[in-house]
Amino acid sequence: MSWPFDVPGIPDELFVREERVPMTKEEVRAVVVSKMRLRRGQRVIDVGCGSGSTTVEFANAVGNEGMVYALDKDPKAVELTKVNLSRFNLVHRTAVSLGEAPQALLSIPGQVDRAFVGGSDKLRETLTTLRSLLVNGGKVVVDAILLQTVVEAISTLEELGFTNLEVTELIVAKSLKTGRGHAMMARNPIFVVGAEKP
Ligand SMILES: C[S@@+](CC[C@H](N)C(=O)[O-])C[C@H]1O[C@@H](n2cnc3c(N)ncnc32)[C@H](O)[C@@H]1O
Repeated sequence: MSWPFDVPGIPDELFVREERVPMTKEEVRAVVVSKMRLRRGQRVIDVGCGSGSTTVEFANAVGNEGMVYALDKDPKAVELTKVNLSRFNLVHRTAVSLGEAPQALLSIPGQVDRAFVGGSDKLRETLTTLRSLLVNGGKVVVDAILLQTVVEAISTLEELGFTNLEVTELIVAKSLKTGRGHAMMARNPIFVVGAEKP
């Protein structure tokens, strides 16, 4: 299958899912892809690729000249990411590896234009390594559920000298059909922290 649109926001139900492997949801992915300001031909890192839904969106956006390096410390996540990439015919634009950030990031060749942290239990160290891998003007985006993660992301990015720091809080509610109409069901707020290497 190939996603027929150039815009982000592939429907969640088109991805293969597996129990206990998390996935960044459709509406959050759309904002993440927007904040990444992706262009054709760019090189991107996806830290903690989970089900691979962000890896698929990034690979879709960078085109055949681009490259997405995805990694996760969970072997089930790595396998599932590969399954979803082949489902969308995007394997050739990606390199998916099993490994833990920040150490595993050191095997990525050369510099990258964009980095996304969808999950890292070593956020400070991961952001420090990503800073050295990013080109000047490169962007990093961090997805967070916990307030502590948001605070750690902000303080680390500021200490590392990143600029244009922006935090976006997403509070998404989805409709559910009930007997009498459509009720809105709230989801957990998600924070998207973005910044730029000067
Ligand atoms: C919320 S999920 C990411 C979802 C993913 N963006 C997607 O679209 O499906 C977070 C992932 O980060 C991984 N993770 C957490 N800490 C990590 C680390 N230090 N190195 C590599 N992966 C890590 C977890 O195993 C988990 O699969």
